[in-house]
Amino acid sequence: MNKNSRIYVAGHRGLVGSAILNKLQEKGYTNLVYKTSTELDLENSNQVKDFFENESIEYVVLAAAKVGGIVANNDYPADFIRDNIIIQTNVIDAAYKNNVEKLLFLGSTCIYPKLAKQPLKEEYLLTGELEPTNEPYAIAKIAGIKMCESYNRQYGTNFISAMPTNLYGPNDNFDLETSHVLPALIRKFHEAKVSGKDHVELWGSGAPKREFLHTNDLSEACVFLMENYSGNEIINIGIGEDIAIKDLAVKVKDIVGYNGQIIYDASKPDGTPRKLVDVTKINELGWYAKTSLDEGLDETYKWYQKNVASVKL
Ligand SMILES: NC(=O)C1=CN([C@@H]2O[C@H](COP(=O)(O)OP(=O)(O)OC[C@H]3O[C@@H](n4cnc5c(N)ncnc54)[C@H](OP(=O)(O)O)[C@@H]3O)[C@@H](O)[C@H]2O)C=CC1
Ligand SMILES: C[C@H]1O[C@H](OP(=O)(O)OP(=O)(O)OC[C@H]2O[C@@H](n3cnc4c(=O)[nH]c(N)nc43)[C@H](O)[C@@H]2O)[C@@H](O)[C@@H](O)C1=O
Repeated sequence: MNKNSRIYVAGHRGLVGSAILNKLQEKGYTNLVYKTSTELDLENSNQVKDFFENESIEYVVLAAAKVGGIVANNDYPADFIRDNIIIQTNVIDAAYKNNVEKLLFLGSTCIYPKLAKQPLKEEYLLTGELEPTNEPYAIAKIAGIKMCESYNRQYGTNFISAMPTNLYGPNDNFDLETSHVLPALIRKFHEAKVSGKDHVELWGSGAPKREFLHTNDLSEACVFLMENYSGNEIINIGIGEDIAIKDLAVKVKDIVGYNGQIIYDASKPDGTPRKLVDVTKINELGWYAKTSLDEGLDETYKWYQKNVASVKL
């Protein structure tokens, strides 16, 4: 990839795509292409075909997807499996047919078995049952991985797949119904502080553990892989440490400066008990995460206050 390569970042307004677009710009890549879903609906195969035929795209980062937290995944399984399979099939196939040099497909650590040994090594893919709350989404992601691998084998393409852990940062989704846990905690504690509410209700038991990577690090890892890695093996991206949701909740509560109680709604699902990724492979390639959870949380809360919260503290 050189600084004038024509690179299409799909999903550039999202959490991941916006960070990757910024990182590419920061690193001096100048020939970047991006479209909103209104300008180019990736579920529409004719639009995708025309776009690739007319735009001479050389590199693709596929960060457009149907994404959501545990309850959204559980409540809308058909949308999660359908939208993701359609988007990734349209983009991967058009990339092959239009001789794209390289494509990065983004999976997720939910592709690993629910009760896999920790930390999760890349080789654990397809060795056990998936977590039921996100099985349809995970199956779509596994199909994406296998499409990249199969196109490489049959057509000689250079399509790679990365598996990021749970992510957070600017441009996250802060909608309390559909978001992931970290933006939900920021918003819940912030709003409770502003309104003087005496308690905040969180989901599940608080016992599950999750690993959180800031998108500054994730975007660096993605550009690093586009520049330095080719191969059929999937690559985990993570920080290598995890935290129980109940401990994360205390951290966010402290950063926000909220003094009320935390209660847990046990009618909401816990999901996978733990999904810490093994980052040996990407570390051996030469990439390491830099942002600690404390630093990342602090920065993300500041971003939220400035850009999302209707009432500033
Ligand atoms: N968030 C996380 O914790 C994790 C995310 N990932 C992966 O990273 C990728 C991006 O996720 P994230 O950034 O969080 O998701 P977001 O929901 O923040 O962004 C998704 C983007 O996809 C675009 N998009 C959705 N549908 C279409 C469509 N039909 N046509 C064109 N564009 C579309 C949207 O574009 P627009 O804004 O223009 O509508 C949106 O900007 C996904 O593949 C996800 O699996 C992996 C691990 C963890
Ligand atoms: C990235 C990843 O993200 C999803 O999997 P998840 O990690 O289970 O998702 P989550 O971030 O929504 O929850 C993590 C934990 O946190 C608890 N929790 C507490 N209180 C709130 C709360 O208020 N909101 C949310 N969302 N969760 C809460 C919640 O009960 C769970 O135990 C899938 O989309 C999956 O497909 C995927 O790839």
